[in-house]
Amino acid sequence: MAFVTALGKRSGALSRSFAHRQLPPVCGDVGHAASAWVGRRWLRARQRVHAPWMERCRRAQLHPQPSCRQLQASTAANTDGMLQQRTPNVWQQRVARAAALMRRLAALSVPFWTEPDVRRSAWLWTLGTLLLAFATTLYAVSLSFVQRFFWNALNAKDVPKYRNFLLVYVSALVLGPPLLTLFEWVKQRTVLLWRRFLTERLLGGYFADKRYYEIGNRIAMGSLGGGGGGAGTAAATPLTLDNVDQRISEDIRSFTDKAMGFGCTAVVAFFDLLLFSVILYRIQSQLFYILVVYATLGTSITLWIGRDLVRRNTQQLRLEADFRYSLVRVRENAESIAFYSGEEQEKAEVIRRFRGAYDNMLGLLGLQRNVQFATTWYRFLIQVVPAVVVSERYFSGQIPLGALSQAFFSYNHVLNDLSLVVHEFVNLSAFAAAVNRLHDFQSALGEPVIPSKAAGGGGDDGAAAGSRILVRIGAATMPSANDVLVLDKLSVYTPNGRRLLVNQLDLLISNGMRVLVAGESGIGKSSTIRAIAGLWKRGSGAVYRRASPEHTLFISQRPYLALGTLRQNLFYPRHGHDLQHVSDETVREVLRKVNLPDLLDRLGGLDVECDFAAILSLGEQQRLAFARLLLQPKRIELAILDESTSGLDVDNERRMYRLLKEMNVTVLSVGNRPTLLQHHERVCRLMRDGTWRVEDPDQALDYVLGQAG
Ligand SMILES: Nc1ncnc2c1ncn2[C@@H]1O[C@H](COP(=O)(O)OP(=O)(O)OP(=O)(O)O)[C@@H](O)[C@H]1O
Repeated sequence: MAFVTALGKRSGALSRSFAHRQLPPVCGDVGHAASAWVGRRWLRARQRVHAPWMERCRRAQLHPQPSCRQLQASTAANTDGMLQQRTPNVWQQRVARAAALMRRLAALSVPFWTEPDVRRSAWLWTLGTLLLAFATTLYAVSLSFVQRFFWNALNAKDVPKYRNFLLVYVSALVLGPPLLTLFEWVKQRTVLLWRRFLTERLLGGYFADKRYYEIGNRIAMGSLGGGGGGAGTAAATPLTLDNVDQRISEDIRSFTDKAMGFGCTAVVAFFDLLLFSVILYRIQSQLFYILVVYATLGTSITLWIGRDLVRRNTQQLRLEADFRYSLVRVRENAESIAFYSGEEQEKAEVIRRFRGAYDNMLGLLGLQRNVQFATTWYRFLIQVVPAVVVSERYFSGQIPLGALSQAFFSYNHVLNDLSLVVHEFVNLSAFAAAVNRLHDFQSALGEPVIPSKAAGGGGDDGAAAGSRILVRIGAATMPSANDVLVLDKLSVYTPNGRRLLVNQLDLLISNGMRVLVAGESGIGKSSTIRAIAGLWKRGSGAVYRRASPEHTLFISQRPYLALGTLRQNLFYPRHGHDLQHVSDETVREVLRKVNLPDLLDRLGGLDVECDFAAILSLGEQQRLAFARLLLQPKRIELAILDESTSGLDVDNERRMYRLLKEMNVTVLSVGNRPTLLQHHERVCRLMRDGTWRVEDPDQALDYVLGQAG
């Protein structure tokens, strides 16, 4: 009793000393040894609580220091209490993780069978797959009986019976392959339908509400490589997503493929287990019990050995995608890298990412090896059991040869069915990783665009940083009939809410007017345009735009050139068959107006596909963007130009602005070039502290000349 009390006191003291990271004096007696053991257990338990907490703080960018210090302080104050409150039992944690995984799996899978568009085909194909799965099981059972009677006839030297069963046996062998092939085809067809549904569904969410932009912004803000939250993602934390492209292309493919594969395997195993258990039980009941105990033990040991596989697999998927992305970046920026001669740095970065994937793969391989040791032993060791148990009955004449062969056959089936988790464990772990990544992606598509204040981090002004800019589009919403664009007390923050760029900007642009936004680099000119376009929503105030999106054109400094033909690029974002109805002559005329008269001949026609971003100069790309203005089906009322003539000479710049004037397009430009002043009637200057000033071009001349150096 005294020993127990001493041990209790000592472990409490030790725990506290561990909390302060001081190791205890060397333990010289049993009490010391036991208490050291308690201390070590405590350290591990604390690590389990503390490390995920730190990780969550880091991911959420939630100022980790104070919160984590608070945690440490409370840990030191009441260590034992903490242990009880904070550390759920290991098994509870595992069960919770498994339950979370099942919920994620359901959230990803159920819509395939419930969404009105697809559910009929989904059910038809799934039922077809299940029926065929059942048929293959029945086939295996029938085959076992045919074999049994065949061997019995052989053993009894009953020639007529033997010949009959030989015929039945051959017929069964002929029927088997078409049945198995049909099953595989129907299964793969269902997988493909599911993949199409899930891909289109997630793409729908990705492109809706300009989510791709917001998610891309999050990645650019430094969450690249942070990885999806995985099983432990905090619900209140905005999810960080790496490599969306991989999630949409690779993860969906592997998820649907594996989910259907495992689903079918489980269904087949279930039927198989039912039927062959009965057969086996009737031949030799002990064999059945031995198998149940053996499979339970084997599954538990495999789960324990491979407990880290899901995390490693999730990491591997992310690291592989990061590695691939670094190579894509090199391909896309080959020219700039070549100019800089930046090969060494690029190579080092690509190799660094590859090494990350390599190192993780090493660990993964080690884990897989350990799991494989266990599963192979598991498979091999049990093979001798039926030989020992059933052969005695055969030798004593209690069962015929056919029953012996059927016992072996059924035994192997039941063993395989009960060992599903053991056999598929490595694949199941990879599958769980894909489920986690896809679920994170699906959840991110459903998150609010502006995260809650608690999750997003504070700005200069918490209230404004947490609120949204109101963007209203349509003539009916305009304060006055002649206005095209009105900014009403517009305040714009950076997406993380940390910096106020523009404070309470009031601007009124009426029909046909041209206004230039100027200001030093990094002040927030482009950000103001992003807010007007509705891309950046953090801030306050309102934007009123008379022109609907079809009547508005945004041109950036480096215009976007899409994959596809020159025709598709000239009409972008318009697409579809009606592009063919615009004659080549009309296009040539437009190209002449933007001073690209020979472009068609140079490139070989409108329907030539090539990488236009790589072969056209910046100035040509900018003129091509102005050509779009003339080729849109609806008249462009408002053009928003972000340094979109920066690559042009003065003559070409004048030509572009003349075109806009002839078409009576209202213009909001961004830029600091002095030559721009002559094309605008008003200048809105943004200042460093967020203030602004609207003035005549003459008044702004000195400032703009100063900016131009
Ligand atoms: N996604 C983002 N998240 C956080 N800050 C951003 C983001 N994008 C831009 N910023 C910051 O916002 C500020 C304003 O950027 P903006 O692009 O509007 O500047 P600008 O006035 O157009 O500059 P320039 O004339 O050099 O193009 C910059 O300091 C920039 O670093």
